[in-house]
Formats: sequence, C-alpha cells, structure tokens
Amino acid sequence: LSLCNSMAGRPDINGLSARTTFSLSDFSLSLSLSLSLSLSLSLSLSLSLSLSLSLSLSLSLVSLSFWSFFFQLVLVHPRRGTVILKPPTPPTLSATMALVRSIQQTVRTTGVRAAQQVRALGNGLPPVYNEPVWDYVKGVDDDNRANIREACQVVRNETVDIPCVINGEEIYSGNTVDQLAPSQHELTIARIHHADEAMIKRAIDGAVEARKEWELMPWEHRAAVFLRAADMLTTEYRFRALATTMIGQGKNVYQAEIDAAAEAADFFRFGVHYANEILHQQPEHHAAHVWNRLTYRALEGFVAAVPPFNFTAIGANLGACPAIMGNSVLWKPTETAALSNFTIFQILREAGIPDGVIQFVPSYGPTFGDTVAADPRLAAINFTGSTKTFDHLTQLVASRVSTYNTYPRLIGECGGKNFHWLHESADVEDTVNGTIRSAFEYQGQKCSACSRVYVPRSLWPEYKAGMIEALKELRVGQPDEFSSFMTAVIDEKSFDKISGYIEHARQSDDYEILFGGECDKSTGYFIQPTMIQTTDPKSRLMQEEIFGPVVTAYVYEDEDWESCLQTVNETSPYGLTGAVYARDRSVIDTSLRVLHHAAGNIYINAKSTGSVVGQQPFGGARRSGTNDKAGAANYLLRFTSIQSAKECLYRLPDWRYEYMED
Ligand SMILES: NC(=O)c1ccc[n+]([C@@H]2O[C@H](COP(=O)([O-])OP(=O)(O)OC[C@H]3O[C@@H](n4cnc5c(N)ncnc54)[C@H](O)[C@@H]3O)[C@@H](O)[C@H]2O)c1
Ligand SMILES: N[C@@H](CCC=O)C(=O)O
Repeated sequence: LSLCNSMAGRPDINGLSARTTFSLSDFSLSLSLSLSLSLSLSLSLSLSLSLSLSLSLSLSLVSLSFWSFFFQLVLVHPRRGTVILKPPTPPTLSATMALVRSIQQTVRTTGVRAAQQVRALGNGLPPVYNEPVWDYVKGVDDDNRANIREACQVVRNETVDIPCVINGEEIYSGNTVDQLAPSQHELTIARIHHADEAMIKRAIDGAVEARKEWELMPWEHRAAVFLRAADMLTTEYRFRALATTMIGQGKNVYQAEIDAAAEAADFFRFGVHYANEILHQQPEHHAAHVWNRLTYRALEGFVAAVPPFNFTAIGANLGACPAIMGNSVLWKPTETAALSNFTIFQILREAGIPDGVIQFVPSYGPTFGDTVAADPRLAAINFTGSTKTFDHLTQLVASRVSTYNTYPRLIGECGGKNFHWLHESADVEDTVNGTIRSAFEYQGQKCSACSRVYVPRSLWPEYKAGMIEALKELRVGQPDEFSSFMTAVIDEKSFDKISGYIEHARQSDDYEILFGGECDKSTGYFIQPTMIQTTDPKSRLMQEEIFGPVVTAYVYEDEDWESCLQTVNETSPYGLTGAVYARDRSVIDTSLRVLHHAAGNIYINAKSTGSVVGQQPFGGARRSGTNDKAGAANYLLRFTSIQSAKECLYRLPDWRYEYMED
C-alpha cells in the first residue's frame, strides 16, 4: 500500500526537489519485509540447528537483510531511486550519485513493475501512476540533456509535411499553412496540409462508421491501445514529443517535460483507469427476480476535438480520451501546435488505434467549426481554448439545435484571470517564488497563470523587492538553452495583444510598470517578464485575460483584507484558478468561503498553476468553462450515454392486480 501511495505523488510541482519528497512509509515496507524475513528464517533455523550455527546464520541474515533493505529501497521506489541516496556532502558521495543516476532508468522501470504487481491485484488493470518528471540536471542527467539537445536539433533542421489522416489514409492536400518556431522566425518546422469542407465531411462519415465496431470491441483491447501509447510516449518517443513541443510551442525543457511526457501519458493511463471504474459501476439494488444492468454506450455520432496551442497534453486528452469510452473523434490540432499533436497522433496509430476512430484533420478553425456544427451526427464538441471561440461554437450549435440526432454535449475549458491573494500572515519568500513560477513559467501562457496579485501594505516592500530581484535573474532565451526560464510567446497575434496591454499600462495613470515592459519581435516574439502596479483594483489589467508574461499587483490596507477578498471575487468574469497565501488558519477559512465560486481550482499556500492528473482535477466555471474536470472520472462521463437495462427473471403470470378480486 505504501508503494501505491507513494506513486500517487509527482515531485517538483510546487518547487520541491524530487529528492526530498519520499516518505517514511517507503522505507517501512522494505524494513518490515527484510526484518521479518530474517527473523522467521533465523527462528526456524535455530529450532533445527545448533545454537552457535543458528546465531552465526542469524547474524549473516541480519547483515543480508540490511543490504536487501538498502537495495529494495532503491528498486521499489516507483518514482525516484535517487531520492534515497541524497548525499549529505555532495563531493564525498558524488560517485555513488553518479552510479545511481546511471541505473536510474532501470530503477524507474523496476520500481514501477514492482508496484504494478501490487496494484494489479485490485482492479484487474495494470496500476495507474503519475509519470515521473525527469529533471535534466547538469552533471547528473547529462545523457538526457544530450538526447534532448539532439532531438531539438532534428526539429530545427527539418520541415515536416503534416497530412490529414482520414480512415488511415494520409492526405497531402496541398493547401498548406506553415508552423513557425515562436523564438526564431526563420525556422519553419512543419508544413500543415489543411482539410477543406469536403474532406472534413469524409472524415465524419468514416468516423461514424468506425465507431460501430470500435465501441463494441472488448474493453481490454480498447484500453490496451492507450496504455501502450503511454508507454511508447514515455520511452522511445519521449525526446521527440518534448522537442516538437519545445521548438514548436516555445517551452523550456522542464515545461515540455511536465506537458508532453508526463501529463499526456497521465491522461492516457488515468483515462483508462477512470473508464474502467465507470464501466464497472452497476446498480446495487435489484428487486426480487430482477437483474438491473447499465451499459456505457459511446455517443451516437462523432466527437469534434478542438484543442489550444499551449499544451500538447490537452491535444492528447481532447483527441484521444473520448475514444477510450468507445467514441470516434475528429481531432483538429491548432496550427501553432500541429507538430507535437501529430507526434502524439502517430504514437496512437503505432499503438494500434484502428483507422477512422481518430481522424486527424488539421484545418482552418472556422471551416472546421462550421462543418462539424452543420452535421446532424455531431454528438459532442470537446473544446479547450478562448472563451470567445467557445461562445461562438456554443452559439453555432444553439442556432441548429433541432437539427441534431442527439443533443450535442458541449465541453469547454476556457480562459482565466487567476489571482494570488496574500494575507499579512503570508510567508513572503514563498509567495514570491510561487508568483514568479505561476506568472512567468511558459511566458504566462497557461490558462492557470497568475495574472493579478493582491498584497497587504505591510508586506509590499519585501514582496516587491523579492519579485524584482528574482525578475532580474530570470533569463529569456531559446527553448533548448538550459539557462532559459522563459522563451518567446506563441505568435504575432499574441505578441501584439500582450504588448498592447503593456502599452495601455504605459499610457494610463492607473498603472506603474515596476519591471520589464520591453517587447521585441524582430527575431522571435519576445516579451520581457513584466510586473505592473495598479491603484485601481477594477481596472482592465485586473479583469481581462492577457495570456502572456504580465502580472499586475494591487496593494490593499492590511485591515481591509476581508473587503479585498470580496474584490477578488467580483473583479473578473472568470473562475479558473486562484491561490490564497496565509498562515492564519481562520483567515484561510474565511478566504475559502468568500472565494467559494471564484476558482474551479483553488490553492492554499501554493501557486495557481501545475495541476496534476488524478490529483487536482482541472477546470473552472463562470466564464472559464463548463468545469468538466480534465484528469478525473467526471470528464470521461461526458463521453458516454448510459443505457439502463432491466431483465425479468420470471414470467408475468397475469395482467390483473390482486386487489381487483372482490
Ligand atoms: N481552461 C483550460 O483548461 C484551458 C487550458 C488551456 C488553454 N485555455 C485557454 O485557451 C486560450 C489560448 O488558446 P488558443 O489561443 O489556442 O485559443 P483559441 O480560442 O484561439 O483557439 C482554440 C482552438 O479553437 C480553434 N478555433 C478557432 N476558431 C474556431 C472556430 N470558429 N470553429 C472551430 N474552431 C475554432 C483554433 O484553431 C484552436 O484549435 C486561452 O484563453 C486559455 O486560457 C484554457
Ligand atoms: N492544467 C494546467 C493548465 C492548463 C491550461 O493551460 C495547470 O494547472 O497549470
């Protein structure tokens, strides 16, 4: 059990070193095993052998158990064998660390296998666990660093032709759009062949046909495709998935790792895990001589999947997870993330997804939206992106609602205006570190990124100084330079929008730019991390989603903390993520009450980004979306249409009721 529990945590997310996150329970399992082994063996031996022989055997067994204890710790720890051997003084144990790192891959696999055997007993599936995040630490993970550099160089040197893949056929339409590297204009990494309306219609026909066989396929065969894809993605294709995300979407190695490897694999593995739980849920109550059953049908029709640019994993989740539940899907990647999405799609094909079940149809957004919404077989739109686009798709569907064979399900995860609220009891250093990470990692292009901060006057001098000191150190560069914390924003449209907000702040008396503000698109779309202070808590920069590396702070009087919480709650139309930093427990309690509907994901003394599949189901309400919670069973439930069956085990003997006799 301790093994399984330890698998549930993913290191790093809030900045903790992976090497400090193992728990005592990991040790206790190994300890008890080795001690009980040694005790029971020596006991039985002492019964049958002479005392002295038994004693010497016991001693050797104790020493053996010590070593088995040591090795078991390394082998069974599912995420990080290396955690066990953290050297108290690095120079003296550096050789040991190097050795352990060199067997790290083996340990990861072996540890996972050991735990798999434990969990598999429970539910008949291989166990589910969060994919370990690799660190790429200099001097420790040098092989991985070299591999990722090489994989990025391959992406830099090539221009991949990305076809539409319809019913298994690769179609190079010739109607192309280029995918450019955001941080280097001259790099065209892919040429995307767009589908037109006729091709999208053909993809719909093929998908509807393919679904019939796919949804009836025994569950274990469907599940195996995604489990296999997760393994392929995290082993032989890991560096490729990362490199296409790094160069294509402008992520540093760590941001790519948590996205294209860890979260994408988690969506597949946990998707299968949750689907398995759902499929096995059956009515608990049966009247006498009756058998009630539920059948989890796929949606009748097809699912249209429309992901954003900012997470490769979201493409994987939107495009693939409905198929776990037996649906067929049209996956329309966005142009600015086409290469990474295509990489994931190719993995799924190689893992055995049947032709037609997932149709890969890059196309111009409005052409795709109009065509799928016009088809009576549309069963769901699985969307993540801006609130504006989701509004548009919702209106399209609403305007045609009586033409559909079934009411299309609308799943929309949209924008945010996420907050960090500090109380005077907060730990300032912690909030500075959290804000820097949340607001500026991946250039603030996470829907969860912190974008507005509320600071009590008593903490402001220390908080502001801490932020500026960190910002001075924060390096903006190329995605495959290990010194880069930030790189360029995704494209010219984003660049213009973000720089427009900065310009607005420069022109208005409500704001003071405390740091950054420089924007340069001459070689790539670079925007320096920017911190702004406002005197108006309801001004534009406190309300609207910017989706870039800009954070705006408002300073409030310490004694007004409760009314400030009301301001946080009422300022923006969104309700995605937010963080409360305080050490005073009653303040935490009050803040959670006031902010009850302000965020779908609320964080306490933790930054507003970095949700983990299976741990913090993700999504928000208000204008942030339908809050269906990606990374949880609820999400899978949106893609099934339950049929309820009642079977009588007896014959109805008469139509008359007994009371009818006089
Ligand atoms: N809540 C979440 O979970 C979440 C996660 C990631 C991103 N986001 C949000 O996504 C936005 C950034 O992503 P983006 O810039 O790619 O969003 P976007 O709305 O511009 O595009 C999203 C997708 O919609 C497609 N699209 C555009 N017009 C369309 C139309 N008329 N019909 C059909 N499809 C159309 C695009 O091609 C793209 O694939 C931000 O607002 C961010 O907050 C939300
Ligand atoms: N799930 C991610 C955000 C996804 C949207 O961009 C997080 O929690 O940071």
